[in-house]
Amino acid sequence: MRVAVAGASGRMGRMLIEALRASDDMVLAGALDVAASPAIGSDATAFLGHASGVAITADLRTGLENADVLIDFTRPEGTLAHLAVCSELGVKAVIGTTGFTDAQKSEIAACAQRTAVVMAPNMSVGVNVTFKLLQMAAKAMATGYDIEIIEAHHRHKVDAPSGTALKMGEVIADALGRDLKECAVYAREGVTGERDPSSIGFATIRGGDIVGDHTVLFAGIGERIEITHKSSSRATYAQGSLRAVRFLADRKTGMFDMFDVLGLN
Ligand SMILES: NC(=O)C1=CN([C@@H]2O[C@H](COP(=O)(O)OP(=O)(O)OC[C@H]3O[C@@H](n4cnc5c(N)ncnc54)[C@H](OP(=O)(O)O)[C@@H]3O)[C@@H](O)[C@H]2O)C=CC1
Ligand SMILES: O=C(O)C1=N[C@H](C(=O)O)C[C@H](O)C1
Repeated sequence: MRVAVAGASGRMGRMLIEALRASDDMVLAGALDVAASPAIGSDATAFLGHASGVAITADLRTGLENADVLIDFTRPEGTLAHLAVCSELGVKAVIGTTGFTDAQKSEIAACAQRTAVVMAPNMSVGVNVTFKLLQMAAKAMATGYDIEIIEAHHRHKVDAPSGTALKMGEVIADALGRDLKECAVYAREGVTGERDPSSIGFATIRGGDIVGDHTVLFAGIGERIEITHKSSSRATYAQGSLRAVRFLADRKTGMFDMFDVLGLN
């Protein structure tokens, strides 16, 4: 399959380009970045020490003209602009970007009526299996356990809590029949009063080069369970994204996630 990468000079963009080069069923067919990026005009695989013949461009149509699928790990406003052109050209999309508002998610769902989209806040197999473990744990510990989600990421991350932490909160809230919007507590400071037992708390750590750690704490009286996932390399997100591209091969329209890709539904 012919794949374009948006955010080509970003942390995930480079990881994806490297993974595409190593794959035997996909080729890099386009590379996009913001107009102000110093990478514009350079060869997309120059950082790997060889030339692919694919130049990084800010022109969406040029970047997408030879592609079957776009993989996009950028920023919400960039993803929406890219997806609008994808849906017009019939290019499918794998979206890893996080930090979307509800209105932006609705825009993406509307585009998915015209082209096929896989979107997930975390493409790793391990995190998606962790979501399933959390569903089970939440149901088994529905009362008597306080639920707190703790995530840690590198100093460059711009959104908080992480998309993965929010999804963990949604998975748990759904399993408990709660609405995350009503029970999430994102910050505590000063005299907060006692903990509301129905709340789901979030704590965010940012520092150094942490790739991505997530822990869900179920704290009861006399015991506590911690379910933790730690990423030690972004390669796992890139490999998951390539699995999503393969999943899209015979889909024309529709909105999918990594549960669909991995058969976890
Ligand atoms: N779903 C998953 O499995 C994962 C998701 N992510 C998410 O992917 C996203 C990117 O992460 P990461 O690679 O670390 O970030 P980086 O900042 O390293 O890369 C982002 C890339 O997108 C470009 N960019 C920035 N703003 C725009 C825009 N408005 N339009 C188009 N392109 C833009 C950046 O260009 P420039 O640098 O020139 O600004 C850069 O090339 C984040 O939302 C992150 O949370 C990350 C890892 C895994
Ligand atoms: O920005 C990152 O780095 C990551 N973002 C995703 C998120 O917000 O959950 C996935 C992963 O944790 C790395």
